[in-house]
Amino acid sequence: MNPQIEKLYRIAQQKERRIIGLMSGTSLDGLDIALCRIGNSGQETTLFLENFISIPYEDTFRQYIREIFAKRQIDQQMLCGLHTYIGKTHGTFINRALKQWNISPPDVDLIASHGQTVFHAPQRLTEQTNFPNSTLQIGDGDHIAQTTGIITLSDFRQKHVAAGGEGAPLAAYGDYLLFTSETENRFLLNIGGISNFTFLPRQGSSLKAYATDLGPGNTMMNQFVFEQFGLEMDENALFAKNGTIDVALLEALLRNPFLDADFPKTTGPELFNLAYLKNAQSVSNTSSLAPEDILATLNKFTAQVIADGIRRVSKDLQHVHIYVSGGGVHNPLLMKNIRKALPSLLVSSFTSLGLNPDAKEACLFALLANETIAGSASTLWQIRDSPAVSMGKISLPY
Ligand SMILES: Nc1ncnc2c1ncn2[C@@H]1O[C@H](COP(=O)(O)OP(=O)(O)OP(=O)(O)O)[C@@H](O)[C@H]1O
Ligand SMILES: CC(=O)N[C@H]1[C@@H]2OC[C@@H](O2)[C@@H](O)[C@@H]1O[C@H](C)C(=O)O
Repeated sequence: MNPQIEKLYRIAQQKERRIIGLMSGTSLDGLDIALCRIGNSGQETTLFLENFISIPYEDTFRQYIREIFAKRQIDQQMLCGLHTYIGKTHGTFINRALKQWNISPPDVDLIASHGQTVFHAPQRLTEQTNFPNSTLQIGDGDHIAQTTGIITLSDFRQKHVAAGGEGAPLAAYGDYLLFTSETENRFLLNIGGISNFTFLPRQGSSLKAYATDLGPGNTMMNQFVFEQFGLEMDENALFAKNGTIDVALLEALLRNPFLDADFPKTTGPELFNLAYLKNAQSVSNTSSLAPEDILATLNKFTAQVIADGIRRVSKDLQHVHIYVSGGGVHNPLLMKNIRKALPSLLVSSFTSLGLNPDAKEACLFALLANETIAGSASTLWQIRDSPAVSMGKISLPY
């Protein structure tokens, strides 16, 4: 038997595995590396976050990704090269993190790598029914395995698509196993580039858990401040706070069939981008608004999409608690706008559930790898409208 397969077989039989989860989101800020100890599998899963670091990308790295990110026309040589380059870079970042934590690679069982999403194309966005749902994450797992010497699982979204899903959101599987409550109906709201929630009905409820994207998170605000000021974000909402919401623009932004479509659904910056904003400005005759007013309106738009989505599900429920993670939690005006739109609901930081919110998504990919190696896809059937499949391709290091 191939000794690596034998090793994998041993790892699958351990009571506990040490798994590194990697996440590199749509905000292109850096690579999140979470070293997890994951015990058992399925309903008995336990997860302890041993170490976490977020390694920021250099400007050149970010610029490379921006050249192909969510774009329909790109330089194919760039795409091809970045697939390798990102894999190698992520492998090097892991080696750096392990050195810093004083942990040697053979003491880690597995790596679970999300990769970098460069295009997300469910049929609902492309309207091309002759192609199936599709989504593309790059940063090849073989390069990570080769660079670190650790067995790597990657490219998790493809199996979900192959089994009929849209390839996202995948967080529901881990959220369900780790955070379902006996007493409250939970919304685990994540405000990254795109906003999404996992709805976790309390145990014993006749409702089923599921996750859905809502619409923009930080992506449109980020793209706009980058275009106007060359900045990565409207830090602490400093621009938006000095602006006034334009009601006509807000109404135009809110008019899109995706926002009215039923849950679950997925989207990306392929839809929520500067062209979306420019179109809304054009139909509402607001093309000459000051940047501060546009940011105040985009902030309110983002909050309203999130609040409308949560209200749609929570209106018939009692004992509802929203836990927020993702970078949007640090935007004070966005959080104020969300709270104002949902006055009767309890809103807390995800921190109160005992896991670092910045590490959450990386941990959930570690959990998916654990399920593939040591669990059984059948434990995932409880998620509504999402296929119960084991996910991730396996790269052996030697
Ligand atoms: N102090 C702050 N003020 C305003 N916005 C902030 C602040 N800190 C973080 N953010 C926002 O959070 C973003 C980063 O969020 P996060 O890391 O959750 O995104 P991501 O993981 O790339 O997204 P996704 O998982 O949706 O792809 C930043 O780009 C910025 O827009
Ligand atoms: C295609 C893709 O990368 N989607 C991401 C993105 O970022 C947030 C939202 O859009 C979510 O659908 C998903 O990530 C999370 C981790 C998920 O799959 O649950």
